[in-house]
Amino acid sequence: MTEDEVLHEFRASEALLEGHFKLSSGRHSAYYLQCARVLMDPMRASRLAAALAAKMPRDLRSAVAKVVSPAMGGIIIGHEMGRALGKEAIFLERPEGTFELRRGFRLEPGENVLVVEDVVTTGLSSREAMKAVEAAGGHVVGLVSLVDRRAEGVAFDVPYHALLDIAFPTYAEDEVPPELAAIPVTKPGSRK
Ligand SMILES: O=P(O)(O)OC[C@H]1O[C@H](OP(=O)(O)OP(=O)(O)O)[C@H](O)[C@@H]1O
Ligand SMILES: O=C(O)c1cc(=O)[nH]c(=O)[nH]1
Ligand SMILES: [Mg+2]
Repeated sequence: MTEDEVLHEFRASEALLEGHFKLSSGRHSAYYLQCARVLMDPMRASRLAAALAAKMPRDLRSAVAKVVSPAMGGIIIGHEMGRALGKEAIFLERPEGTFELRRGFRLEPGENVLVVEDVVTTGLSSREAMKAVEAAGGHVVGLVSLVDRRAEGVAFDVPYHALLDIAFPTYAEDEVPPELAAIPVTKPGSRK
C-alpha cells in the first residue's frame, strides 16, 4: 500500500481532522489523525494492518511472539496486527496513570514483543509502553504504528516502522499562533 493510498483511507473515513487540538503530549496542533475513525471499518482495519505487517522486515516479523499495544488508541490496530502476524495481541492500560497489564494478560520471561501504536508524535506513550513491557518481563523487539507524525529528533532504540509518515507542526502551550488560538481547543485523547 503506498502512502497516498493510506492517506486516501484516512480521508475516506474522515479521520484527517482540521481545527485546534491538544495532543497527548500537551502540545497543540491544527491537525489530528483520528485513527479510531480509520479503524471503524473492520475490513479497512485488517487491510491496513496487513500492509503494516508487510512493511516490517522479514526477520522482525518472524521474531515477534506477542503483540502489546497501549490503550485506548493502540487496541484495535494491535488486535489487527495480531491477526496479520498470527500472534496473540494484548494491551496495556493506565488506570493509575502508568501503563500496566491487567485482565490476566501476562508475558513469559524474555518473550519477544512487538509494541503497536496508532500514532507516534513525541514518542512518550510508545516509550512508556515499552517500559511497561520490559517491567512485565517481556523483551521489545520493535515498534510499529499506523502513523508516524514525529518531529525531528524523536528516535527509538528499537526498530520502528509506520505505514504513513506525515509531519504536521505542533506548538507548545505558549507558542500557539493567534489564528490557531482563536479556535476552541479539543483534546481527543485520554491521557489526563
Ligand atoms: O507520541 P505521543 O506524544 O505520546 O502521542 C501519541 C499518543 O497519543 C495518543 O494517545 P493518548 O495518550 O491521547 O490516549 P488514547 O490512546 O487513550 O487516545 C495516541 O494514541 C498515542 O498513544
Ligand atoms: O499526539 C497525539 O496525541 C495524537 C496525534 C494525532 O494526530 N492523532 C492521535 O490520535 N493522537
Ligand atoms: Mg494512545
